[in-house]
Amino acid sequence: MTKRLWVALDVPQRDQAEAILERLGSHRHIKVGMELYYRLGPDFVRQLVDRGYHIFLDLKCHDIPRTVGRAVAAVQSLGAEVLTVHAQGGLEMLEAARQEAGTMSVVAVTMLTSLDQALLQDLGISVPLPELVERAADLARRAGLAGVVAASPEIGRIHHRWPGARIIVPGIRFPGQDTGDQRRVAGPAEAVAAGATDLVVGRPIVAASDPAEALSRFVAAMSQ
Ligand SMILES: O=c1ccn([C@@H]2O[C@H](COP(=O)(O)O)[C@@H](O)[C@H]2O)c(=O)[nH]1
Repeated sequence: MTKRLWVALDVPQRDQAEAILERLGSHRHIKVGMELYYRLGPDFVRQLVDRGYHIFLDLKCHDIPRTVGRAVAAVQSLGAEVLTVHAQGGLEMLEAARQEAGTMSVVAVTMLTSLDQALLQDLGISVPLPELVERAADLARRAGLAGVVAASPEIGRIHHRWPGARIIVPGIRFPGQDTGDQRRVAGPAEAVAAGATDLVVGRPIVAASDPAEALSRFVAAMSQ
C-alpha cells in the first residue's frame, strides 16, 4: 500500500501558503488545518483541489451530533479527501459525521499527539492513554469511519483490533529535531514500520530553510 505524507500547511497567510506550495514542487498531498481554514475559508480548499492538490481537511470537528453532521454536510462538497473529527464526541457524533461525509474519508482523532498521561491527569483522567486510544479507535470502527489519527506508539494496538484501519500519524520528527508542543513523537521510518498508512509533517518541513530538501528526507525515510 502507498504510504502518504501530508504536509501540514500551518501558516497564517495565503502568500506564505503559496510560497510553501511552490517550494514543494510536485508534492500534492497537503493538510489544511484550522489556522488556514479559519482565515481563508472553503474557497481556498476548493481552489487547491481544482489545482490538483489532494486535501486532508483537518478541522477536528467536535460538538453535539446534529451540529457536527451539519458542519460536515457544509464541507463535503469542497473536494477534500480526508476530514478529521474528534472521537471524544462519541459514537452518535461519529456516525453523524460519516453519514454526511459524501466521498470524504472521515477519520477520528483518538488522543491528540500533544497530550501525554500527565496532561490527562490534569483533567482527572487516570485511565492509561493507550487504553483510551484503543477505545476511541473502537468507536471509530463501530461508526464506520475510515480510520483514526493516533501517535506512533499506539499503532500496533489499533492495527491488532482493526486491521483495515487507515492510521494517520502526526508528531513525526527525526531524532534531535525540535518537538515543539508534541508529546508523543516518532521518526518517519519507525511510524511506517509500525503500520502507519499516512504521516503528517508540519514544522520540520514548512519551517525548514529548504522545505523541498526536508520533504525529500522524510519521504526517503518512509521507504527505508
Ligand atoms: O493528534 C494530532 C492531530 C493533528 N495534528 C496536526 O498535525 C500537524 C503536526 O504538525 P507538526 O508541526 O509536524 O508538529 C499539525 O497541523 C497538527 O494540527 C497533530 O499534531 N496531532
